[in-house]
Amino acid sequence: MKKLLHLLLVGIFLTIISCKSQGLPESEKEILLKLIDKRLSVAPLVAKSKWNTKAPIDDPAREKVILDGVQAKAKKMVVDENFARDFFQAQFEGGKIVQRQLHNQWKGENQGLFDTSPDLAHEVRPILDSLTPQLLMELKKIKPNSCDTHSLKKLNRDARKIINPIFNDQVVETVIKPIKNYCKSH
Ligand SMILES: C=C(O[C@@H]1C=C(C(=O)O)C=C[C@H]1O)C(=O)O
Repeated sequence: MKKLLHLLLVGIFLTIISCKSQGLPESEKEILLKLIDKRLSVAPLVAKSKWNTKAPIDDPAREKVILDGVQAKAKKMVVDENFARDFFQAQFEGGKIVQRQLHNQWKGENQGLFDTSPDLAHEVRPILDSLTPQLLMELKKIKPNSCDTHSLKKLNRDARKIINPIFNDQVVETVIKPIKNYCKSH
């Protein structure tokens, strides 16, 4: 009888543990989503700077430099390199959606040049660069094949709660898609 009770307790314990490891751990997910939000929050500064200098929103050369750096860092940190590249490409896309929305809005408002705007190379890009290693550290904590339908839905809800409402659903969906893909199946 005692042995049976013991087995039952072990069973319950194992069930709890396996349920808890399903999907992304709560606190780590929150840190990652906050970092994603922080990176997105730089996009309006980029947009303002490019509006004043008339620089194109898309800068594929800059993206390649970041992605190559990301891949090298991912390798050193033992983070899946394809996942890391996909993740950062999605962050660029999300940021560019925000930039395009703002430029369209400013065009519609006949906005002239802003009196002041941040310097892209010296003030804005360093903020983005400082977030790269922090984001990679969080990506390392995500386990492939660990998300079921429930945890993926929860990720959508949490992302919408944590990421600033000034960024629309298209932006949020874009930036979290690689996490879902990696967590779902690998
Ligand atoms: C942010 C910029 O705009 C775009 C988005 C990038 C990014 O999110 O890191 C990089 C290059 C550009 O395609 C930029 O030019 O720095």
